[in-house]
Amino acid sequence: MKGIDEYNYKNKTVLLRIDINLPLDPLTKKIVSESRIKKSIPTIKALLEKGAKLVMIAHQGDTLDYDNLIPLKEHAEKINACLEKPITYIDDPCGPAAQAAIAELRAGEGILLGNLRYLTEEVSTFENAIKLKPEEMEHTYLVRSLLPLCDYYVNDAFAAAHRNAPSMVAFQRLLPTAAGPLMEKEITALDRIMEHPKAPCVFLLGGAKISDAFGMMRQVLQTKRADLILTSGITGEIMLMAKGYSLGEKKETFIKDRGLDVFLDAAKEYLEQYPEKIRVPVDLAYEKNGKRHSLPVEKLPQPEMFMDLGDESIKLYEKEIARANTIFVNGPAGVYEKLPFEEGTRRIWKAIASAKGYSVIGGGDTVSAAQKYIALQDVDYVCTAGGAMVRYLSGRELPLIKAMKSARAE
Ligand SMILES: Nc1ncnc2c1ncn2[C@@H]1O[C@H](COP(=O)(O)OP(=O)(O)O)[C@@H](O)[C@H]1O
Ligand SMILES: O=C(OP(=O)(O)O)[C@H](O)COP(=O)(O)O
Repeated sequence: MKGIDEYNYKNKTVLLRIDINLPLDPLTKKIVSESRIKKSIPTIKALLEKGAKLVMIAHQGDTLDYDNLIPLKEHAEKINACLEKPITYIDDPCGPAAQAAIAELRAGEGILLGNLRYLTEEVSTFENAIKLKPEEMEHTYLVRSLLPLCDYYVNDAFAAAHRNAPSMVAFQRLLPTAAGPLMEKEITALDRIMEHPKAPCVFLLGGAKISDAFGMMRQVLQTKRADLILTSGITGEIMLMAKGYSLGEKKETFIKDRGLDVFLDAAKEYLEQYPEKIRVPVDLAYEKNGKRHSLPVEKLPQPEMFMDLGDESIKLYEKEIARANTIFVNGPAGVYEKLPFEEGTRRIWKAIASAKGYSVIGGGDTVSAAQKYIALQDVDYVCTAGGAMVRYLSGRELPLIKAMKSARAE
């Protein structure tokens, strides 16, 4: 993959794909965290300083994430708050208004085009149903509209690397292409975990999107990358069920209603094959009369709804984190949004922040929890990606990485 310093962009039109898909307040639809914008700013500044005519494309929300499907106007305002010379927002992803604005750009000027997800060919439902190969995407509206106007393509959207959309994978065959510096950083940080993690290498897998955790667990156990997996959240609860504990009717119904019990077989398999490498909670927390209580797992089942690690489990995990030389975290340890249940996530995140080991965290809620409890600079790398990061660490080939590997040079 070429980096952005390998081309001369002076007076050339550069198409830059960034990922500034952000969490929104459900009522006001205002941006609640702009961390992906902040991470994209160095790339934007670098290309403008190199004299590019910069055309930025990005998405927000989706047909499958309709509550977050909004225009990129506020995103452009947030970008401008970080730049000396403002870029212009064009509320059109690639139609006549976008094309006219591109044609008028001068060296060192930038525009952000409209939300890509207003184009049928960019939404997940289309992507899942139609399944175009990158070479078949030459005929999409986006590529036909933007290709004749652009000289270079830069992709800095690692967080969307698992999306096989034209904006992500089609231009690499058609324009001289570079990987943006953020993408390079994300891959370097994840490779440090994938390739030669310094032992002991500890994975903390919690949260609720446990299909991600289970895919990654198989990979890191099989390839001997993980010396220890500390399970929490629903992942930890499924592990307990796989060991034969009953969590009580309330929690088991919650798990079954969400179809998460399908991971029980995988959990049993991992526990049988790698018993010494997987830690499960020794106690769980519940609330009674507004107070937090911990219940040792030997006392299960109980009717309470468990929503966090218990105090003994937290202490045991804190010790392992302090000993680790490499730490990867995905998924909060409990329902950290509710006060009595933030304890596990808060204390474990604090342990990560003060650990000596190289630490990488990623995932929407994982990073939000980190912002709540610790200073992000105390973590060695905060990945902007969620699904893409987990798939990368699960050893799956990402459409973006495949496209970048066979990208056109000058
Ligand atoms: N024991 C638990 N029971 C139910 N939900 C949980 C539990 N532990 C964590 N969660 C929930 O998991 C969610 C975050 O998980 P996930 O989406 O997998 O993380 P990320 O976005 O970092 O990938 C949070 O909303 C949290 O409340
Ligand atoms: O937010 C993203 O991924 P994530 O939810 O895995 O962090 C990316 O912007 C991809 O967005 P998408 O899941 O709407 O394609």
